[in-house]
Amino acid sequence: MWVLLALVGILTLLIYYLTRPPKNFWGKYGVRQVNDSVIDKIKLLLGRKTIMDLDDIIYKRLESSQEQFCGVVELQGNMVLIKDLDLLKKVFIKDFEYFVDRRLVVSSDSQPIFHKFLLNLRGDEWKAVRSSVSPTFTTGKIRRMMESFNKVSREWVHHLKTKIENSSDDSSTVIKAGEEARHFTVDVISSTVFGMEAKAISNPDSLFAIMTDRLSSLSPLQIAKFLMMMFLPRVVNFFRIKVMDDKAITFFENILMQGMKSRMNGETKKNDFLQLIAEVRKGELKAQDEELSAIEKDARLAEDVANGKLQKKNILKDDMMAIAQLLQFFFAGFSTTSNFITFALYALALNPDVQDKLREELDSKLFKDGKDSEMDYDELNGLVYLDMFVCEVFRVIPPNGRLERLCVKEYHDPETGLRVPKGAYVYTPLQAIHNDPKYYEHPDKFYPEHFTPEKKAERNPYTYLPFGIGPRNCIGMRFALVKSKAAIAQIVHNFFIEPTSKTPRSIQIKTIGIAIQPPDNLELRLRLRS
Ligand code: HEM
Repeated sequence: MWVLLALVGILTLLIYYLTRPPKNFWGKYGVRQVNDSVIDKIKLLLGRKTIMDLDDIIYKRLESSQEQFCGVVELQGNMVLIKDLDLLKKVFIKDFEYFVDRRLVVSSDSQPIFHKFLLNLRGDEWKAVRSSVSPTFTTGKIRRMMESFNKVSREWVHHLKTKIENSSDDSSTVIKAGEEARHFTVDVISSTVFGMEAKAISNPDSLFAIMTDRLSSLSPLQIAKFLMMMFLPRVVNFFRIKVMDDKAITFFENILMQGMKSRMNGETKKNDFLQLIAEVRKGELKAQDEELSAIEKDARLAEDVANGKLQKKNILKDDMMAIAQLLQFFFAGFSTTSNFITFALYALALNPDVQDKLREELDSKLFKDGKDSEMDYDELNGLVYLDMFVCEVFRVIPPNGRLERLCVKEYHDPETGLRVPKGAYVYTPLQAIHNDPKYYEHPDKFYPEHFTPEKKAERNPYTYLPFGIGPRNCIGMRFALVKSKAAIAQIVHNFFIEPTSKTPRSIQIKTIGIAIQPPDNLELRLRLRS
């Protein structure tokens, strides 16, 4: 009943959105408003264009008129699209205090744990949690998780080799790339967050894997709930609709609660995030100034921490706040990483020359002298071509197509004339920047040479933003990069990755709002290296 109600509501809103006269909200702030054409809006509704495609169109219009920004009015709110990189840096970093918050990512009053996710927290509460959680993501802490990355990647290779042995063609097998990458990611997250072995690789029907699927499912019903959450949050709260699967949430909450108890009383000690968060709660792991990144310092977060303003109250002492941070690693880190690994395998299958170069580097540097099961953290991170490849996958297919901030107090930049009222959003169109020929010489080509160390050093750093920008950037970046690189290195070292007759020959994507996903049931062939 409520699904029907929601669909009718969404349809009504969409029809309104399509037919309403484009009001000039931004005129009174002296900001030029640019409206999407009705044809483009219809194409968006029919799925023929994505939100990011419409951003590209506006971006190109600004490029030809040499403007740095423009106003946009969307169903979700009044927004400013920022095209100019200096202004982007100013708004997202230097003047961050005006733009501390973002739109709620997953929210429903009947599942209050979501309101405590770092992703969703606002203002001082966000600052306090971010500065408490930051030390758990330092290089030193991630390095200690290398043992888990090695173990799970070895199990993944073993599983894929067994699949080949059992296939009719004894040198290769066809895999569903997305499914395999998901199982790898479930096993890494279960061991590095929960300190448990989910065994999704060897047993996709394990309870942990099933519960993960329930949480990350994108069934039509789930998509309808997400749309309602974005466009009709009041309806969601009025009908007390549970946006995410309640059974799965309770399952993971219980595991985390029990795990936290045994870490707090010292019964168990492991190299995982449960342990690190327990240490923060006990006051054994504090945010040291040198452990905060340069951008956090830019935003004066470090000053607040040093002044003791944020640390006086140990915000993670609250059980629900601590558990929420661990639980959100699923939401923020699960699909992003498994989608990235899927796209990386897809790109390798379509670009055999890139694959050969990468294999050569891995054989000669990481797996030299027959050492092929233990990867060393520093050696893995020191591989130049692997890094170039990873950056190019993120350039071509960033998992999020936009970065957004909510204006929390009226903003005026006298230099550019930009005025933003409280409550409006600013955003930057990632896809358009990542494909701008001013910054990348072959934007339409899969070309890891865009990221040679020399080119990286020369290029403005704000032209590459898959993990966001400024103090509110992705806290899990290092963790995501190391585990993804470990997976890719093992696969390329052990197998040739090939397209099958069903694999689309140019990279296809599926979008849900601004999230970019691989196509369903993407098939690839893995051939054993002799
Ligand atoms: C391929 C992997 C990943 C990508 C591309 C990615 C990308 C992003 C992006 C674009 C943002 C928003 C940044 C901004 O607004 O400036 C973000 C935020 C965030 N990510 Fe990730 N992410 C990835 C993996 C992870 C992992 C593995 C974790 C945790 C273990 C994680 C935790 C978070 C959190 C907590 C935030 C919110 C930070 C805040 O609001 O302070 N992410 N991520």
